[in-house]
Amino acid sequence: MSIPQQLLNEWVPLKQAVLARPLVAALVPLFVALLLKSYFGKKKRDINARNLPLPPGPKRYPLVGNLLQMPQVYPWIVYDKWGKEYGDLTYLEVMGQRIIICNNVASISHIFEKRAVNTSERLWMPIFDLLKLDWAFPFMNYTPFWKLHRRDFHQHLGPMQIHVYRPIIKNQLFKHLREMIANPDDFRNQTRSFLGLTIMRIGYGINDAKYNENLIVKAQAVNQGFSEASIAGRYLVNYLPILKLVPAWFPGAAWRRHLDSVGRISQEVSRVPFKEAKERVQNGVSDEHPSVVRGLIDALPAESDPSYEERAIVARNVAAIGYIAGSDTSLSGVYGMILALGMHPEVLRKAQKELDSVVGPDRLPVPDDFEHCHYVQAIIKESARWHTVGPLSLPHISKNEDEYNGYFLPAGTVFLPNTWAVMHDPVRFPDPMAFKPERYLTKEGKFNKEVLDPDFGVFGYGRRMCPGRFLSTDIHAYYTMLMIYIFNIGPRKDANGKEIPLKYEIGSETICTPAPFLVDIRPRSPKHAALVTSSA
Ligand code: HEM
Repeated sequence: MSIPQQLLNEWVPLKQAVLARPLVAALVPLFVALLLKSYFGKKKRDINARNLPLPPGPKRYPLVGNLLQMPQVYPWIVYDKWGKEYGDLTYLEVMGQRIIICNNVASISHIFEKRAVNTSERLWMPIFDLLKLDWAFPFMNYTPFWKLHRRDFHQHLGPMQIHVYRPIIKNQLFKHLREMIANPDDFRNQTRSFLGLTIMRIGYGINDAKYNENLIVKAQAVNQGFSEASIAGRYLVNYLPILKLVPAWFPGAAWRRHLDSVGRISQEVSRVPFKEAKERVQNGVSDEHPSVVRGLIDALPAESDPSYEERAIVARNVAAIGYIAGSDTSLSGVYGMILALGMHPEVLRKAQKELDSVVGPDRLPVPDDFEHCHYVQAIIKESARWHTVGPLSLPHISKNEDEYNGYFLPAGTVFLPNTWAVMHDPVRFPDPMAFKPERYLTKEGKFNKEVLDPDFGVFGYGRRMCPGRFLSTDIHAYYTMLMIYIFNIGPRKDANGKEIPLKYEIGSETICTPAPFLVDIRPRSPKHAALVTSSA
């Protein structure tokens, strides 16, 4: 193929211009040499630092490393395969970024739990600057400022605090159950709205569905922006941070305009409802029920206190994070469980039998019944394992170099726990794709201590472990008991009365949701429905 004359004409003067400047001419090869040296030199230094090799992994290519082998869909399955080939740890490099996948309980426990002080940093993607996510503490580094967020979160959403929000949970749950009885075909939207409204009410103390829905739409846009941003290869700016400087008006910069608009919403959701809550406090308006924001504002020092400004920013950030971090994760967990129950009528019947014997026929289950329902508890464990909401959790980054099992772990490495692989390890969980709550119980119906509790990994690890797990578990337990006690759940039927089989399919996102499915959810009997409709 010959090069068009026009291009040659343009190229020749350019080449001459470059080569005519001796300084530039000298710098170009120097720059290339430095780049190569930093790439290969780093590798050499790493191995020499402790005289240990890096963990094994697929073959790396100069400069791009493993970029071309990185799986775009279901990465956890490919990583699991690599894990079987390379062992506990798999080492990858993408454009100079080191990544280590931890494939089993031993390496995850060691690196994420035992060495948590070293591996609790986060990966800040350049796109987060544009999305204005600097207020969201899940993405903050392991600093004293992050610790203030965890402390405030724990004080208002820790295990000792959850009972305060039970009236809100109950109120929203019963609204949801009544809607389900009235319009069972709208299960997906109703569930989304139930969880969203519950978390928003707990966060900001406002029992006004319109106010909360408006906030939910905005928070949803931020979640969507984050989900897209974390898809490898979706935004070039993550690999070339200099692109952050491209102005919004620049031709072809529609991506920038989109990110800017999400960034504006992100700032709004993190600031406006907090400001409004502060105004309510100042105006002496009392909220209908306790909330995280009210607790945080009440705990703030006087405005004259030197720590006030920082504490107020932390309070604002903590109040806003619940919906962003907790809604899609909780929703995905609930969808996974309902799908599993719809696919396994025998499991549902057994759980109904257990609840019938604990609760009896004349009342609905209450949170205190949960501890007596081992089979229902086992269903929750099994659905968290079977449908792993965060198959690769969130990445942790190491601050300093370290070693494990004779391998060198460089500083600044991204550590990814393959939670999916642990939860689907056929040795720990024989027939791992099958849904079997029995696996956690002994013949006598007690918990079998020899089986790994999925709580080991489904909420993440070490110091970054999900702090919302207490709220999430509380809502999930009550919801599950009521759903199982009141409803029959199964596949829908087509126009000819033939069952439409239910299938489990999931996406490839950081937070994985089962692909949309249709279930038939109906009260077990008019008496069961009446227990809901007649309750306050
Ligand atoms: C089924 C429900 C949920 C699941 C499966 C889940 C899972 C996770 C996972 C895997 C992480 C990453 C942990 C790590 O980096 O090791 C995480 C972090 C987090 N979760 Fe959850 N979560 C759930 C519900 C919630 C709820 C309801 C809230 C808030 C009310 C919440 C708030 C957070 C926060 C703030 C973080 C970031 C912690 C940090 O970086 O310090 N989560 N969650």
